[in-house]
Amino acid sequence: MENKKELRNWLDEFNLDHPLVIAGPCSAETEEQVVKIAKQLKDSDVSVLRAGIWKPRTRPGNFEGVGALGLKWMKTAKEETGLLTTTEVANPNHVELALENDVDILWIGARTTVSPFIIQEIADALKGTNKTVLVKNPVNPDLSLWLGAVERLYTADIKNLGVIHRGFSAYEKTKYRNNPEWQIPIDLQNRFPDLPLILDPSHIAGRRDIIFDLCQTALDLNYDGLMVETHHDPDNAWSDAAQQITPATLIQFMKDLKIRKEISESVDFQNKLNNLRAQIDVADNHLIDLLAKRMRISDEIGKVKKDQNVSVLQTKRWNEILGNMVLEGEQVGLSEEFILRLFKAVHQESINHQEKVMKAK
Ligand SMILES: O=C(O)C(=O)C[C@]1(C(=O)O)C=C[C@@H](O)C=C1
Repeated sequence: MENKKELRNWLDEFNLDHPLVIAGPCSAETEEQVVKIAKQLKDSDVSVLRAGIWKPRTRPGNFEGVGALGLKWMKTAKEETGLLTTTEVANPNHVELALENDVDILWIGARTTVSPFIIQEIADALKGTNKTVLVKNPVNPDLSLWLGAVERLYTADIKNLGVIHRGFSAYEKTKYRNNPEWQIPIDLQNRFPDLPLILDPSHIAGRRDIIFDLCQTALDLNYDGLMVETHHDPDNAWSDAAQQITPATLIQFMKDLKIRKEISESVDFQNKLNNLRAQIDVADNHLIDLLAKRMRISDEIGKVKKDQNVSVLQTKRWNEILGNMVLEGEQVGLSEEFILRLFKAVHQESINHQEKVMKAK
């Protein structure tokens, strides 16, 4: 699959002067709830009503969705508000029911994206339709798995495609429910600039107080749309209560968010940017020189260790460096998260260098 302008045709057809907004409850709970939320979202920037019908949960025993009945409620909501509809499908039976109930856009969940078998089954079930399919990132931070699912659908002749960034599971606890790992969707945009990219801030955040910030970051990174979980009474939602916001809050967010353009024709802007970019280039070259110097020292350490048959990994020393660098970084405005990532990468490269020295004949 190659990048093509046509990849964004389905999105362009919306003819919007703002990002595509998909909103609605985490789960369809009752007909009244679905219709009520849809009505509150009508006459706003929202174009598509979302609701989970089948809810794959991490652990059994939680509310697992109302099932096919909810699709009828979405149909009613669509008739009453004119909003398009979207839901998650996780197997061919879901696809069949969604098609029967005139769901406009289908999305594939993070736990499904990881399975090429199920993606193929879903692709087969969609053959011959022109439905738009949005593929959420897989739970694990793996861009090729994500793009593999998209490609599989594309090869099965499903051409109206997009991706949803919902964050990635992490072993270490952070302030997010799912780590954004912005680098992955940035890489994805590099490879497929015309594949519509939508942020799901609700699943990244897991809590409502950082949703606005996530949405703004996405718009700063040229995302094409937002999919936000929205409930008329979030605290009493049957699933994911902590991360849902009211329709009124979302409508206010859409007023407050700054929509960025990718370029500006202003000469003054271009001059300033060029000047600053030249400075960045110089700084980057310094970084490379410094890193190369550090690795040459590491090679020397490797030789000394090899002579004495001492192990490459020195945990005590490594922890000292990490602790010191976090403190140093803090003083010059570098986040702990960044310093940890940077120095873990530097340490790994240093180990690779010493391994090479150790293994050299
Ligand atoms: O201090 C050492 O022993 C090194 O080999 C250097 C270094 C590093 O790159 O900072 C590399 C490996 C060790 O685990 C600790 C630190």
